[in-house]
Amino acid sequence: MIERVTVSLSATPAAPYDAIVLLSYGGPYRQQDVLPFLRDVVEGKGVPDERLEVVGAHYRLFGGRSPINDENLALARDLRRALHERGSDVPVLLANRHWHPHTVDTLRDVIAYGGRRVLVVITAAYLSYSGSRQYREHLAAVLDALAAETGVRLQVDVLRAFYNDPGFIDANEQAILDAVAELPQGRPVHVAFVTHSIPETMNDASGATGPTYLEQHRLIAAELDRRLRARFGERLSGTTLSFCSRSGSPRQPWLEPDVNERLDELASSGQRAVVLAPIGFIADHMEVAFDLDTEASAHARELGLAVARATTAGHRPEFIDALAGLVLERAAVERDPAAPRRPVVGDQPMAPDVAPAGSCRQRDGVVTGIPVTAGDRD
Ligand SMILES: CC1=C(CCC(=O)O)c2cc3nc(cc4[nH]c(cc5[nH]c(cc1n2)c(C)c5CCC(=O)O)c(CCC(=O)O)c4C)C(CCC(=O)O)=C3C
Ligand SMILES: [Fe+2]
Repeated sequence: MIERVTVSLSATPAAPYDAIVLLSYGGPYRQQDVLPFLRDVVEGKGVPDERLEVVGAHYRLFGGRSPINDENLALARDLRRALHERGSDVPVLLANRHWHPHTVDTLRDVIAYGGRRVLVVITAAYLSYSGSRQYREHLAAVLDALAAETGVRLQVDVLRAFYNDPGFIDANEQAILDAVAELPQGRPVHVAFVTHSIPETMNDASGATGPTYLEQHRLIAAELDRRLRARFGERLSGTTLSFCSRSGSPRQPWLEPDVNERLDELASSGQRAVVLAPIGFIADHMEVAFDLDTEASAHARELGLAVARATTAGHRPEFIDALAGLVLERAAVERDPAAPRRPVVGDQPMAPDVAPAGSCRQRDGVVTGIPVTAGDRD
């Protein structure tokens, strides 16, 4: 008698993927790591160590330890749990562009354990060269190196950007509501949305095939503004978008204003209470720990502003659920292109699963000439 085996699709909802890899930036664990980490970040650009120590000072202030690694490990654990609740036992691993665990080591382990097909989740919600193509260039180089080393070429897909996913926006909304509750009652509150600044040329190039990095943020800011107004009415004195972590030459224009300039402006126009809402970051990176919690918060207090910082989306269950949903959506779409899609918020399209040709090139659309991950069209 032939035994009939019924394979329940729900038992393997992450199929065809053997592993999910969170791909992040990386950051130092201790003082001895700071300089080698920064050398890796600026590799080939001829930046002297003295210059690196200026940025390094931010890390040194925290004992040489960036919060990014602990945050990403927690995110991996939470995502793994959320996938497990949905019937998947697919492993969730961590890989970094610039520090341990390096992508090459994580993916070598995937190969050693027999994995052949991987979904990479870049830990950035918005699309630009820095948050998308640069990670994909990095992946392509690692896959080439591993193919040469092991004879195995992993098949890697990259999860679409999710800034306009309802769960990401809900998580930021809830985080802001909690932060408002920390401020003195009775004062009108201004909500300052904050994201990472990038050069204007990079912003322009990010719009080659869809909304620019700035337009993506404006959509989220407008949506959150609408929700907060409905919730707080008069107590919300307003919302604005500002930027942090500008670097590079002062002659090169970057997205402005800096969050500290914004605080000056708010204080001089009579504001008394502000929420710093890091909508640009999915976890507490050094930018959040230093630029917001250290520098901007101190500046706000100097100006006489009461200040509360909203948590990043990665700390909220609404976002973890969404991330698990996004992973399983992509898996389902790989099995059946007609599989249902999650909704998006607002009038910008869902970011494509496969990056279109010419997307997110670094400067004014100029071809960088660096190949990207297999599966992308260029
Ligand atoms: C848009 C964006 C994200 C968000 C998307 C994403 O998450 O990837 C991001 C993340 C991060 N950036 C980080 C660190 C650094 N970024 C640098 C330099 C730069 N970032 C840029 C942009 C972005 N960066 C840009 C346009 C530059 C100029 C040079 C260049 O064009 O490449 C430098 C060099 C020194 C300096 O110039 O300050 C460092 C050390 C860390 C780790 C933090 C930690 O350890 O917790 C994280 C998460
Ligand atoms: Fe950066």
